[in-house]
Amino acid sequence: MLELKDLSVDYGVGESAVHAVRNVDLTLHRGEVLGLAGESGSGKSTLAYGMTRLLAPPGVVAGGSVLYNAAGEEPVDVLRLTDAELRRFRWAQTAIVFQGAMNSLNPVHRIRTQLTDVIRAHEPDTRPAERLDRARELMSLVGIPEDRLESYPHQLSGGMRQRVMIGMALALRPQIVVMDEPTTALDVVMQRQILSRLVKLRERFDFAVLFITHDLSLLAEFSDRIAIMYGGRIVESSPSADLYRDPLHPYSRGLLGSFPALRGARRELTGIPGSPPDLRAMPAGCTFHPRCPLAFDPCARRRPPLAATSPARDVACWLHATPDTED
Ligand SMILES: Nc1ncnc2c1ncn2[C@@H]1O[C@H](COP(=O)(O)OP(=O)(O)OP(=O)(O)O)[C@@H](O)[C@H]1O
Repeated sequence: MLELKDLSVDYGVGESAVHAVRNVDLTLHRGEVLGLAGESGSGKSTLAYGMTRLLAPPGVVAGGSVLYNAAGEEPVDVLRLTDAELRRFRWAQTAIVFQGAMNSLNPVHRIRTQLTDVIRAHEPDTRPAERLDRARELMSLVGIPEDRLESYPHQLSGGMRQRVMIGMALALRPQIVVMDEPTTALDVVMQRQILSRLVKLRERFDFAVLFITHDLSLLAEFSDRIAIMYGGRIVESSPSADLYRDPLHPYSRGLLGSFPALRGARRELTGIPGSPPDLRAMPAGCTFHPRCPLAFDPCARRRPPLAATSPARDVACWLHATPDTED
């Protein structure tokens, strides 16, 4: 449905540019939940902003394409859409829920007005009664009693406000929903409730979800596939069950060992020594090698390519590739 090809995003230009996203290839299939994980600063949000053209200056897409394949239509490159086309693509085709989105509800308007306004702005031909019906349906989809439509944002709990935002994102039945740490500000129980509701909605409406978080245990439970980012690049991409059972990249292993599992046997938390790389002065070779417990001869010299180890799994690590593969 969405194919990112060789996408690179910088902040600033010239020698002082920060290369926040580097040569990312990533495919989001119809109806799937794809999780994107990585430490703070690995480039996850930049990727989400870059692919939806929401980057604010000094952010610039330095190269690549973002192909959107709507059913029965020619693929279009989102990075080359005109402003009018882009407006239709956002909301109608893609909806985005950002971290702390609940705080962007307008405090002086009732929830009803805010939900119906979204529908009116994009589908001006709908009648008021129809819009109100849709707003009611959205509230029940996200598990909030309909009478709360008459509430103002401050009369709802944080979890409810965040669910209203998810409802708003689904108002125009988008094909793709991008969630950038949408539940981080909420407690763990609320995060799980919202995610399991989203997964059920996805089964009903068949939209695809790109879910961004640094919490791998949440992703392992709710996503079909997981891509791991480090220093602006994807270092592993795998079905979530495989990644959880047998992470191939030492960074994925470290990340998994940094969060308590929500289910299963208790594991000791290990964490990852060191800190994320400085994007302006990346280490040579594999960018993870200075922190990697398994680094060996080629790692400091050559960057491993992201290569398939099986039809569904890709990893960028010399432990799983022959060092004579050209990058
Ligand atoms: N406006 C900016 N100017 C310069 N550098 C920036 C700017 N915004 C972000 N960056 C840098 O780009 C890199 C990627 O940031 P990004 O927010 O995409 O990471 P992230 O993985 O989403 O982190 P988090 O989990 O904390 O949101 C970081 O090193 C950050 O310092």
